Amino acid sequence: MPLLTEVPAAVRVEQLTRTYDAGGQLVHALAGVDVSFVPGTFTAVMGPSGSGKSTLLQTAAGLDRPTSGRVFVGDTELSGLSETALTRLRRTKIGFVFQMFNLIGALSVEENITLPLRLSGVRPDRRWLAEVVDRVGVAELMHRRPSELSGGQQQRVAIARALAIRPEVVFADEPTGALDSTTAAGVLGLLKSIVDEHGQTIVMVTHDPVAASYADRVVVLADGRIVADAPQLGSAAVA
Ligand SMILES: Nc1ncnc2c1ncn2[C@@H]1O[C@H](COP(=O)(O)OP(=O)(O)OP(=O)(O)O)[C@@H](O)[C@H]1O
Repeated sequence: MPLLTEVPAAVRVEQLTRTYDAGGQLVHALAGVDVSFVPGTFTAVMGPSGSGKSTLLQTAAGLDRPTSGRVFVGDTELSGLSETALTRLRRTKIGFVFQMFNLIGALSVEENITLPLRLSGVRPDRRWLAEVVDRVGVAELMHRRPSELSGGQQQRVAIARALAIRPEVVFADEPTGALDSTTAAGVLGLLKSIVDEHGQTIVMVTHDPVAASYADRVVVLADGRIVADAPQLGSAAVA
């Protein structure tokens, strides 16, 4: 048996389809996608607008149910889960980073970072939190509100929030889309180092070839199918 099949995937999707009914017209956003993401890897998902990138992320993350096919996070298959169990799995195993940061303005940085732990009723691992906060470079900002931070600082807080639960996987949807190129390079370097140093698994949707160059694998979608899937040797250096 080939060695690769023996490495349990952090996330795996099989024959995934997602069809939307857009005013009576069926849109096949995903038309049969098979892909797995091995632990400790950084994958960029690219492709033209409308090719299904966000739909893949949403279904793989259990935010949206596929029309058919299967999604595994670790060894848990999502289709068998109730909404409550799915929510619990998302809160304990999946980190999210969004283009617009999605921090809660009324909460401090510290409260934003620990919110997923409080929502899932998990006692914070203070040592891990301190390590994350330090690694992400927001230790000096813990008592500020998001509105008092730059875009790059806000995205670092969002990354710390995603990592706080020690997720199986972090899904990032255009995480540098709202940042200037210098700030984006810092955030991408941070994501890459988290993969390299902590063995985190990251799947990042991006339009930007420069952002994709930080990943160690690029999966390309077109019309809801994978049309290319290649490793990148010597991906961009840590910023
Ligand atoms: N809720 C929805 N209802 C109907 N059609 C949808 C819905 N969400 C997505 N689609 C359609 O599914 C297809 C794939 O959309 P998706 O957002 O996954 O693409 P994308 O590659 O992420 O695009 P972009 O790069 O523009 O964000 C598109 O044709 C889109 O119009």
